[in-house]
Amino acid sequence: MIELKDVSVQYDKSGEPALKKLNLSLERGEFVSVLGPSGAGKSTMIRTINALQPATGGDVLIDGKSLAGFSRREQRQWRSRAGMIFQHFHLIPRLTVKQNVLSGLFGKKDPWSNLGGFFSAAEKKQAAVVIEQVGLQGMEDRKIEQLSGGQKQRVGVARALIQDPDVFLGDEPVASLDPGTSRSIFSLIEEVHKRNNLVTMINVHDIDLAKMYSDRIIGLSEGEVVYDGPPSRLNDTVIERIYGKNMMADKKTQTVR
Ligand SMILES: Nc1ncnc2c1ncn2[C@@H]1O[C@H](COP(=O)(O)OP(=O)(O)OP(=O)(O)O)[C@@H](O)[C@H]1O
Repeated sequence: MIELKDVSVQYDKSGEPALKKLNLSLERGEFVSVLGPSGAGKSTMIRTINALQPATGGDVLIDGKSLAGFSRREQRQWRSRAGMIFQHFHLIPRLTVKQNVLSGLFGKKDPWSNLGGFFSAAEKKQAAVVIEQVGLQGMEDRKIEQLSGGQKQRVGVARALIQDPDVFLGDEPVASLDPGTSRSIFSLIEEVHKRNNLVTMINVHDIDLAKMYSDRIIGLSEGEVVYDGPPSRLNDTVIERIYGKNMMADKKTQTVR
């Protein structure tokens, strides 16, 4: 469904590229975790797939069609097929759970009908369904600022889910959560992933979480893929290739920042 062909991203003409000729393809049903040290290019890769950051070399193909050739409308449609979940949630604190979840529909609506922020009865019903699916029933009218981090991320998942996406993209969605809450969010993402047969790609710093939930792990280092394979082959040598020697010296816990 998604194919990266020799994809490079160079932010600064004189600097090192953030991504160097990446080649990957992602198919429906795959749960992919992306590991790599800070600055490896993980966010850039997610943003390039989501058409938020154009590739400066190579091509991203969506169902065989070049993203670079998409019209604005096609880009908007593609983004609405790809639900994003962010580290800092990107929710509107003063609005309620329901209002934040409904905002996930903006990408699907025609821009003019967005202006009033009106939603149909069917859309409101759909919001109630996804709020229940993420376990927040009864909290629809709570303001985001009154929720815990884990509850906020459940709203983030519900907002992505109401888009009825084909793809789930997570940019460090559990980086600000404690280990138990991180696992519950990963379990929730896995449940949604399986139920809807999505392509899921998540940047994560916690190797154990990546191993526990993924079918496939991609290791990035300095903008290049240095590992692409199953969690079962992610041994110390591979981890060292991804994170470098310093990390291995400090490998008391397997959580890397
Ligand atoms: N908007 C930008 N303008 C210029 N350089 C950028 C921009 N965004 C990222 N970079 C650079 O591109 C490289 C890759 O950054 P990116 O954020 O993709 O890495 P990352 O692996 O997600 O890191 P982290 O784990 O710290 O979030 C880094 O060298 C970074 O400084």
